[in-house]
Amino acid sequence: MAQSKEERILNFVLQNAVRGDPQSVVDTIDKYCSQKEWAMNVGAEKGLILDKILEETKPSVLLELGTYCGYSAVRIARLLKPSARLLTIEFNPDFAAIARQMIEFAGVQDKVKIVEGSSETIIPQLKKKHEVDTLDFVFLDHWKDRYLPDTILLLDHGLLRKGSVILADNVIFPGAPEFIKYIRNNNRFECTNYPSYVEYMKVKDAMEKAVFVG
Ligand SMILES: O=C(NC/C=C/[C@H]1OC[C@H](O)[C@@H]1O)c1cc([N+](=O)[O-])cc(O)c1O
Ligand SMILES: [Mg+2]
Repeated sequence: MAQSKEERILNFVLQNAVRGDPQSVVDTIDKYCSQKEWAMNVGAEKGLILDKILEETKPSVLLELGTYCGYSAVRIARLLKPSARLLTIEFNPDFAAIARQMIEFAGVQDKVKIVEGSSETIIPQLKKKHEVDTLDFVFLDHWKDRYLPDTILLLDHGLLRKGSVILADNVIFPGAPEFIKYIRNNNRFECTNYPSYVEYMKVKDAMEKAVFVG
């Protein structure tokens, strides 16, 4: 069977990155995807914005929607304190399998749990099935038309507390207009826009940070 692009990315990492070194895994994926095959990782430029917001927030309980190959899960986990935990939800079983291997190679498997399935199904289970009380940090990077319904699910299930940070990728390209309209007009969130570029491209993009005021 022909290899998928995601398998090629994983194999390039297994052959070129340093096992147990998350920074080398992140750098190796960026090298492959900027020089050989484009892929929808958050990338190095938007990754630096993600890093900065994580360092400011110092979260203990994190949720990511849209694991893909595990690039941002590794990038996030490399900055977390030892007791912090990242739950990452991935709908596509093939991507989840790739991400699991990527996360284990990077050596961050103790901090990251991949939950396979749809965010719509899993978010309502977080408290009872995944021992979550509230979330300190949420990274939205999955289907763009799911950003808004899933944010509402987080609210409805009491998963946000005063100060919870939601960071959304791609609010310019591909764009998440309904999410942006809602979150900027909801006085329970304080929003900040971070202009940047689509990963590995010269196309404008941005990330949006929304802090829940409780
Ligand atoms: O569709 C995008 N992301 C959707 C991701 C979907 C993921 O979540 C569910 C699906 O199984 C996949 O793993 C996207 C697209 C572009 N793009 O330039 O087209 C750039 C990005 O950063 C993106 O996150
Ligand atoms: Mg993205």
